[in-house]
Amino acid sequence: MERFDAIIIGSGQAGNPLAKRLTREGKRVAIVESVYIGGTCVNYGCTPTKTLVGLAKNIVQARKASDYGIILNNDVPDYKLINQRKNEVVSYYREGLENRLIEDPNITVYHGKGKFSGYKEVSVQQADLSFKLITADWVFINTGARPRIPDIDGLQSVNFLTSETILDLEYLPEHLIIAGGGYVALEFAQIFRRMGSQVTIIEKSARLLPKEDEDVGLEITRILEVEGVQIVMDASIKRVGASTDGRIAVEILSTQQSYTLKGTDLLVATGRTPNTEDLDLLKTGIMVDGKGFIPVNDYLETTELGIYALGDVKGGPAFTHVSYHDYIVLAENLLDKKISSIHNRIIPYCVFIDPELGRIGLTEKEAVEMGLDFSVAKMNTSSIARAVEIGETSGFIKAIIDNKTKKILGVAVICPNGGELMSLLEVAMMGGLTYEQLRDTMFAHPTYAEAINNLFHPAHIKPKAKL
Ligand SMILES: Cc1cc2nc3c(=O)[nH]c(=O)nc-3n(C[C@H](O)[C@H](O)[C@H](O)COP(=O)(O)OP(=O)(O)OC[C@H]3O[C@@H](n4cnc5c(N)ncnc54)[C@H](O)[C@@H]3O)c2cc1C
Ligand SMILES: NC(=O)c1ccc[n+]([C@@H]2O[C@H](COP(=O)([O-])OP(=O)(O)OC[C@H]3O[C@@H](n4cnc5c(N)ncnc54)[C@H](O)[C@@H]3O)[C@@H](O)[C@H]2O)c1
Repeated sequence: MERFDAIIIGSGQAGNPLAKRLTREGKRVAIVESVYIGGTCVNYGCTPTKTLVGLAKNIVQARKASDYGIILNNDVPDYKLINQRKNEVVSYYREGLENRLIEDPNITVYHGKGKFSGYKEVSVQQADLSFKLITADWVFINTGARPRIPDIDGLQSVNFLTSETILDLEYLPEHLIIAGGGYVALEFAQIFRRMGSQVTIIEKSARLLPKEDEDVGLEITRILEVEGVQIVMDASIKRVGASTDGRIAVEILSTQQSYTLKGTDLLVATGRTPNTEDLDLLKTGIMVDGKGFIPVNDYLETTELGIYALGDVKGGPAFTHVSYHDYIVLAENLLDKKISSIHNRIIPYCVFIDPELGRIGLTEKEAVEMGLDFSVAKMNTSSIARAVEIGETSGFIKAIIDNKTKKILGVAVICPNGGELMSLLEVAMMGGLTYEQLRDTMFAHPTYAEAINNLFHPAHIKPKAKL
């Protein structure tokens, strides 16, 4: 059995930087990866989808140019070229990462599925079906998650797509039905609608993004509907089957009404399930929770000393930056002799539809539920000079302000570059700036950032009565 200082199972968003950091400290590291170096983010997640978001935006802009005399002789994109560009970007990142790992003499990459064969012992099934046994003082589980396939009658009888297989399509779906109305669904819905597909979202909740404030969910619904995405909410899928005309028939029960919708393709985007069942965790004593996630404490320690879980496999929030931050926490604790924890991390996130939703901190609903004394500053994107000049005015910016401290408690930004504007306010929150300081800060004109001056103008602030 070969001994390392650390074994990382899964080449995810925490494991790769952790490996590099460990070798800088003189440690010998084994990375075990069953599919592609770079994990979900690089291969099936952020990188390909945000490339497609960018390409879909280019298409919209090209069509818009016809308003100003640039006449296209064809507004249907060549999907093969789109795929090619997406694959190039994915390869660029995957290969870059792979090379950086392989070049490091203290990192050994094992391509194969890893599972525990004992406490801190990992067995890797290699391409020739032989097993390699390795052991280390530290074992990091960074195996992520995969699309969750719901138990819907007839689903397995059709050729449905997931967020992974949809990336391999070599044609543009004529009518894409999407089961689920979360992050994956919204981003793909707009991408394919902009490319020319008819798109229908079927979401079981009464509105999109139910954890967000109602005005946020409604505005996102409106934005997508204006582009022609059909959205069916409060709907459950009763059955799925192949229709005689070669289409996929989806039987829906929505607000007591039952009907069948037919599409050419079905994307299942109903959440994610952790990659834990193949790990043989019982060999270590680790028990998963009811949904298969690995429970960890605030220091990312599992119940077994020296075995840690990072990223999505520990139960989210499932974002690349959260996984990357898990690496920071572990590196500080294990290598820098600091005490760092994931407790009370304020987690920013974005939904990359266009315009973007950028979010951080408390929602208005949460502030009410917590009985806080707060005000809401809210301003439409159509009041931002830059947005008017660019011609993209959907959305709004909203901030929750603590009435006593005048500091920002939370932000929702739906506007072009909404993620960047949210990040600016995130930094203001970190620095404890008051809304008055932000209102009076000089920002360059005409940037989106300048909207912050106006947002915190008294005309846009409404105090909320404490419950
Ligand atoms: C379509 C889509 C779009 C997304 N867009 C964004 C976005 O814009 N921004 C954002 O922040 N997040 C986004 N996410 C979420 C983000 O991709 C994940 O949160 C992130 O990749 C999680 O990283 P991780 O470190 O948990 O591991 P992952 O990146 O999931 O990697 C885990 C790795 O472990 C490997 N593995 C699993 N089991 C084993 C085993 N037994 N042995 C060896 N290897 C194994 C897997 O093959 C995989 O390579 C998106 C997700 C999807 C699906
Ligand atoms: N921009 C980003 O950062 C980004 C993008 C994509 C994914 N992600 C991450 O990946 C995670 C998974 O994304 P996701 O969209 O698959 O999951 P999700 O949990 O965000 O959304 C799933 C949606 O499907 C609905 N649903 C569940 N079962 C259903 C059914 N049978 N019929 C109809 N609707 C059903 C749920 O009510 C929910 O709204 C996200 O939560 C997010 O953390 C992030």
